[in-house]
This record gives sequence, structure tokens and C-alpha cells, in this order.
Amino acid sequence: MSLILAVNAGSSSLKISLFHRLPQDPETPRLLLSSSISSISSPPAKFSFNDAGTTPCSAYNSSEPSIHDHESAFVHFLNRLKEDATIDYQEIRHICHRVVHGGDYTEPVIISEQSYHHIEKLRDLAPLHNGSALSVIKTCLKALPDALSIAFFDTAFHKNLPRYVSAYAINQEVAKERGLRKYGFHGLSYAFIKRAVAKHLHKDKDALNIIALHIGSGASACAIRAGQSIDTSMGLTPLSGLPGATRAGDVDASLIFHYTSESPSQLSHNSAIAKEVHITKAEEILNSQAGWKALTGTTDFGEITRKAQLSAPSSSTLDNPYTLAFQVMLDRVLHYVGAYHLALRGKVDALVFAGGVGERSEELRRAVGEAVNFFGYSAIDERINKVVDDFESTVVDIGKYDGGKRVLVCRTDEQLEMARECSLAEEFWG
Ligand SMILES: Nc1ncnc2c1ncn2[C@@H]1O[C@H](COP(=O)(O)OP(=O)(O)O)[C@@H](O)[C@H]1O
Ligand SMILES: CC(=O)OP(=O)(O)O
Ligand SMILES: [Mg+2]
Repeated sequence: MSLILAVNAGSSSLKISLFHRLPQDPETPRLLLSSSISSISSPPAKFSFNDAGTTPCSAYNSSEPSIHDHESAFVHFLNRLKEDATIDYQEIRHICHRVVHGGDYTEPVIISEQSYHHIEKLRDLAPLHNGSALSVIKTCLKALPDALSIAFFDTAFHKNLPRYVSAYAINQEVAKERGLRKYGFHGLSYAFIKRAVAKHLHKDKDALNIIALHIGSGASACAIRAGQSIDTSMGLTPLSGLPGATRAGDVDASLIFHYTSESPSQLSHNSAIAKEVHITKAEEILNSQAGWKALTGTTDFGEITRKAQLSAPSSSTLDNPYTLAFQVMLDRVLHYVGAYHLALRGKVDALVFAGGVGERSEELRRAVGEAVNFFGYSAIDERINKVVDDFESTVVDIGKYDGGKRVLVCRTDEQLEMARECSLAEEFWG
């Protein structure tokens, strides 16, 4: 039996799936089990382990205060896997690792000393991700030495961004020398979404035009034309664009120099108020002390929608921090949907919601749906929007059949995307 383990180190979670590769059908690896550790950045972490191979499928859930980072999360998973009587973990031949920043690497690579160092060098450009992925890779090399570790990059999907989209308006010699350009992220998710939506719409995936929203702890939007990413909201790092659970998203780049602990009255008496801010401090503030968490105190977008007043916002309802956080998110999402609608010249097959929030927040989908209706998207069918979780299919159509462009929810699966690519190229990996 040839097993493929796929590991996805997200900013707040570690998602792991184990697949069986069938040589007669390499395109469709069969899921044997899946596990997830969520809320890693807001402990206690939640651990789940679902054995899809047993009938009925057995599920185990627990709260794990001992898990404090991605490495301890992975070790916890491995210990649980070793106890599983139905699986022989020694049969794992390939381990696929989602690595968010690949820099100039645009294809998956086998982990070697050279590729490991390449990923390590990019650590600062994905501070919530590359280091965590490397800690899991290191654990795998030690714990499963006979399996081949392969890195799959989020950035790869955006490799053909037009130069005028990827270029920042800065000195291009410096930009080239230091690799300062838009890379874009969530690429494994967008690759999965592209295939799943094309199948759902019975369209050739290389003729598909969609606006995809991957909204989880990290959130981004992507304009896909003829199957290719032509713009995306994250940039040099996964910080820019939409706000996330702990990330600020787009802010005026000068803001960080003014983000000091001094009171406004002190500031107004100072002639020079901009401070020297160390880069690591700036990164920490914008990546880990911002986003919905900074606005409301919680990283859980579900809690935000439960506590927000969702009717039309007014100055009094916006005093409620949950309402403010919801409206900020909605405003930024609409900003990108509008821009990408134009980038695609209105030729859009579907608007697609994905990611932990996109797949679960009926409220955000409803609010976005209402706003984009005049662009010719179908009105949201509330009977479906409210019960998306009850559907088993990968793609759920939440738009009414009123002749408009489709509005879809896609249960994205970065682990399956990697396992599929790995399985198709097994001979190449050896
Ligand atoms: N019922 C829900 N409604 C809205 N948001 C939810 C719900 N459940 C989870 N979420 C959000 O999903 C996010 C996790 O998304 P996910 O894509 O799994 O994360 P990651 O970015 O770590 O991969 C959490 O930050 C949480 O805010
Ligand atoms: C790129 C990124 O932000 O990923 P995630 O949403 O999984 O943290
Ligand atoms: Mg994720």
C-alpha cells in the first residue's frame, strides 16, 4: 500500500490528511483519515481525528492545552496515528508539505539541504507560516525517515501574474535584486477551487473565469481568468490585502511608524511623531496584534457575527466592536470583488467563497451577495445559504436560478490538492 500524508500548516491551524494512492486511479487519492488542530494561536488548541477508513467513520475530538505550536501539534497527531490499529504509518511513502512562500520556486520540490535552506531564507516573508512548516518538516525527517518530504508552494499558482500587477511602484533595480514584488498566496486552495468549480459548472478549467475568496485566519481574494491568476490581494507577504484573524491587511505603509504607545495629547505636542520601529516589532504588530482579534478580542469570526448588529450600519451600531469588525471585513471584501470584476471585464462565471469563514459564515456571504447583486450575480438563495454544511458536495450553489452569474461555496482542500499532484507525479518523485 502506498500512502501519502499531506500536511497544511496554516496560521492558526494544522490540517493533516492521509491518503491511499491507487495506481489504477492516481488522480483520485482515497482519504483514509483526516486530523486538524485549530486555534493554535488562541489556546487551548482543538484536536480532531477522523478515521474515514472505518465504518462507521470514527471521530475523536478534544481540547489540548499541551499543544502550543505547529510542531507540538504535529507530534500530538503522530502519537495518535501510531495508536491507530487500522493504519500502518510505516507505509507512508510521500509527505506533502504546504509551504506558503516559495519565492522563485514555482514547482514542488523534494526537501533537500538546498531546498530546506531556500524555504528558511524566506521565513521573514511569511512569518506566520514558513517557520511552522519547517518545524513540521524537520519532525517528519526524524520521525518518518523512509518517507520522501516534498514542499508544495502557495505562491506557485500566481507565477504568471502580469508584471504590471506584481510590480510595486518602487525602484525596479532594488525590487529585482531583493525579490520585492507581489507573490500572492493561498495558491493550493485556488488551484483546488479552480478544478472543483470548473467541474461543477461543466467548464474547461482553463477557460474558467472566477473571483475566488479564500477567507480563513488569513484571507485573500483572487481573480482567475482562463484558469490563471491575474491578480490577488496578498503581496510580498501574506500580510497585505484583506484583514485576517490577527493580520491588519492593507494599511498605509507609514502607519507603523506612528503606532506608538504614546497618548494622542503627547503626540500632538511633539513636532516629530514618527518613531523608529524595529522590523520584527512592526511585523509582530501587523501580523499578530491586528485583524479581528485587535478589533474585538476574538479570532473567531463566528463569535463576531453572533455579537454584531448586522442591519445597515449606523454610527451607533458601529460603536459595537463586533459590528465594526464585520463591516470592515465586508468593506474590504467588496473592494476586491469590485476591482476584480473590472479586471475580468465583467466576464465572471462565478463568485466563490472558501476557507474557514467563507465556508461557514452565512452572514458574510449574505452581505456580500446583497452588495454584488447589481453586477448581475444571482440573488442568494437563503434556504441553501443557511444550510451549506448539510450538503456533502464539494461545491454548493447558493444562488437562485434567476439567470445571474453563479454564487458558490467551495469546500477547499489544500491537502487533497497536494496529494493529487503528488500522486500524479509519483514516478517522478521515485
Ligand atoms: N461558524 C463559523 N462562522 C464563521 N467563521 C468561522 C466559523 N468557524 C470557524 N470560523 C473561522 O474560521 C477561521 C479558520 O479558518 P481556516 O481557513 O480553517 O484557518 P487557517 O487560516 O488557519 O487555515 C477561524 O479564524 C474562525 O474565525
Ligand atoms: C497564506 C495564509 O494566510 O494562509 P492561512 O490562511 O492558512 O494562514
Ligand atoms: Mg488555511
